[in-house]
Amino acid sequence: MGTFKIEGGHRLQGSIKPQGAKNEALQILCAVLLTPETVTIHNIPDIVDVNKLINLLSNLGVKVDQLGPNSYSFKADNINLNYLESEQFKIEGGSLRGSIMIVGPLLARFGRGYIPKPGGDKIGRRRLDTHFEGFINLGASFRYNREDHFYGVEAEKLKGTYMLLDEASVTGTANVVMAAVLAEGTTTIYNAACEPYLQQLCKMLNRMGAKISGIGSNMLVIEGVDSLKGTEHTMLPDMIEIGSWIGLAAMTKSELTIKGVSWDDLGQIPNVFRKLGITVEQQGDDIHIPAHTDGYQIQKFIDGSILTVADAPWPGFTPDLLSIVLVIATQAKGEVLIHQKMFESRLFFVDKLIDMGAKIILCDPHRATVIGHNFKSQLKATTMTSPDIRAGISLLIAALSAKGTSTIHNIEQIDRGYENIEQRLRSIGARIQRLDTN
Ligand SMILES: CC(=O)N[C@H]1[C@@H](OP(=O)(O)OP(=O)(O)OC[C@H]2O[C@@H](n3ccc(=O)[nH]c3=O)[C@H](O)[C@@H]2O)O[C@H](CO)[C@@H](O)[C@@H]1O
Ligand SMILES: C=C(OP(=O)(O)O)C(=O)O
Repeated sequence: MGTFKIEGGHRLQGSIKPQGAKNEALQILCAVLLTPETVTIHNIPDIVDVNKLINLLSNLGVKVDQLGPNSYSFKADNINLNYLESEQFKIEGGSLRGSIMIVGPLLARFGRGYIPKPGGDKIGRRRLDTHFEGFINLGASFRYNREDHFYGVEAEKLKGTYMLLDEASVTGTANVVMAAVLAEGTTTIYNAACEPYLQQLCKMLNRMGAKISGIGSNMLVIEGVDSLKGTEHTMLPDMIEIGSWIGLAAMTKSELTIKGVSWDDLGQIPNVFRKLGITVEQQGDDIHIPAHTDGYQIQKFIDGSILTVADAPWPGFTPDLLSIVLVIATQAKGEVLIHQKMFESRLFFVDKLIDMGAKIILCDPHRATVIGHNFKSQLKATTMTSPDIRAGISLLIAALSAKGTSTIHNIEQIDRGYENIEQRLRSIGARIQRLDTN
């Protein structure tokens, strides 16, 4: 188990460039299975989950060439489907959430797709019904082995149809889209998720020869084609990382510039931070956060009632930033109710913040009220364990603002999604050290 030692209470300064988007990368990498031609991808984040998926693709027979630090080419012209039956696949496929999205492309191109129960954050029940109901609608037969949690779908030829997804699942929509692009006839997916991750996937698939319309809306119409060709694709900057750096700047009263953020793809994110009283300035395609020397004041609703920040499927506010919003509220002036609607186990990390001196009432598993200190009382350093990726980065931000030296264990959670985190933080003045505990 890896550990960070963090000496908090210091101001940071400088600029930071966000990595490529993790959740986009996981979709885009699975899409290389849809064509025997070469797909070249840039701005791939060098993070544990993405590297695990690249390794899995390679074990499936995809030829992988690293062209630069964050660029790779992939050629899926000789796929080894036997790997799907191996014990190795049960371990590797089950070690991250994103692996679930190999099923759609494999089913569409090779007539069968299998997956063990995928991993990822333990942040609540994370069912896969939307994915498999989608494949069944396209004509696949489905089986599930309850003993070893192994899922399988098979079909000689998928057939386009109309479907209304039971929920706007991000990975579920990506999976069904990747199956439908090679189906016979037209597929309409209503209640589709439409995060920038999915918009990027659909645009890339269209460049490969797919016929998808409605991109960015909750109704995608897909005219099936016989085959897809190679293409080149560049990942957007990671909007969750961008939000993390906005929070870090505010909470440590630091002046930070976040470079190349792709403003048009940030949706609600800048406005939610503004509602917390943080000055988020647009400078070209950068975000500039001035030093909040006098703190930041949470706004109220027009009628004077307490602000609520809640998650919702895109274009709502992403659940992946709520833990960060919660942490920075602990030093704001004012109160906010954080409502995590999607996941029932994502707020329990507030215990650690309460230990550090934060004023938080966990109302129930989905809601927490935060009463900000307005920097009148600094958080106290402590020893903690990161339960999931976003709680991990939130605790790291708390530790950087706290007085004294904190220890965070289980930093593998943070490494799942943040590239080279300690070097990048050190480059803006953070005092953080990775301890090798092996
Ligand atoms: C690899 C990847 O891309 N992971 C992201 C993806 O996970 P993932 O695609 O696994 O998450 P889903 O979108 O399927 O939804 C997650 C959970 O939220 C619930 N749910 C979902 C939609 C909805 O309208 N109502 C609802 O209640 C579902 O019960 C589900 O258990 O999307 C999540 C929701 O943005 C993000 O937190 C994850 O970071
Ligand atoms: C929940 C997340 O990731 P995953 O779906 O990979 O567990 C996340 O990125 O915040």
